[in-house]
Amino acid sequence: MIKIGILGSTGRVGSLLIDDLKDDKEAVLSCVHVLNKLEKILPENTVVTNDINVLFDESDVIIDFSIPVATEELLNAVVEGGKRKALVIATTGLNKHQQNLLLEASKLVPILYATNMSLGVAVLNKLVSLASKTLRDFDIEIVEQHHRHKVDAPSGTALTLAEYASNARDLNLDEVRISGRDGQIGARTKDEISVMALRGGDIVGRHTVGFYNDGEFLELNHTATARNTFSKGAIKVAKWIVRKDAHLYSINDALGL
Ligand SMILES: NC(=O)C1=CN([C@@H]2O[C@H](COP(=O)(O)OP(=O)(O)OC[C@H]3O[C@@H](n4cnc5c(N)ncnc54)[C@H](OP(=O)(O)O)[C@@H]3O)[C@@H](O)[C@H]2O)C=CC1
Ligand SMILES: O=C(O)C1=N[C@H](C(=O)O)C[C@H](O)C1
Repeated sequence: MIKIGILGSTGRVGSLLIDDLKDDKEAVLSCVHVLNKLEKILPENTVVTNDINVLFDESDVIIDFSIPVATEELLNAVVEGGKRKALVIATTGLNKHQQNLLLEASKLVPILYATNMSLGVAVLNKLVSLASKTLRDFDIEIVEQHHRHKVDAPSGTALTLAEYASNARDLNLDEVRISGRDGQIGARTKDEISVMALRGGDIVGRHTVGFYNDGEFLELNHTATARNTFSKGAIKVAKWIVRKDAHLYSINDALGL
């Protein structure tokens, strides 16, 4: 049985990972990292810890749905602490330093980083790449919608979609991304790619990438209707990455896309 540890086990997605692993035939929940208090009843023998080192020692692979500072601690345990276990990282909102740390750690252990663990979004990324290239004169506008509790904006998924779009057009996303419009801002420029965030209610996650031209437009939309789409996706890729060599893998690698 593959021993899975969770960072962020008390969170919205982390607690679903605990539920999903209960009936799994190939993997078992071995350890949960708990910062404050865990309300859930755990399977017998699950180790509960607030020490990241114990999380490593008790797991074959760690799934992370937490916050960027916690992800940073996880990655530092690899880079500075000598820990060597496979990682599935789903936490979004990583800063440049944390992204570089991710790259550094992936030279030492296998890491799968995905801003969205759903199959649908993995396919959407590819469709966006195709449409951005083919519809070269169309204006690209990305809108993401999430629940009122989400703390980072825009979503990691929306930023990844924008990267697929800008890469397909040989543009530097940092130079062309627009994150808001207000006032006398002038007409839209040709290459800009806007990424706008909407927050409210209990929306699990909705991403729309629009391609707008004179006379026609195309909108590609993905809607997650259940949060366990992400927990189930993460468990699937955890099983895939556990025996891989050190490298930074994408979800496309795991899904064979
Ligand atoms: N890639 C994907 O498919 C998806 C990614 N996400 C991302 O996953 C992350 C978590 O989302 P969600 O579950 O909704 O968030 P929650 O806020 O519900 O959960 C965050 C978890 O992180 C824990 N945590 C907070 N601070 C620390 C710390 N310093 N050290 C260790 N653990 C800590 C929290 O513990 P406590 O409860 O004690 O505060 C909690 O368990 C977000 O970045 C989100 O964007 C979400 C859905 C899908
Ligand atoms: O915080 C969330 O809820 C989600 N976060 C991820 C993101 O930032 O893209 C993925 C998903 O849309 C849900």
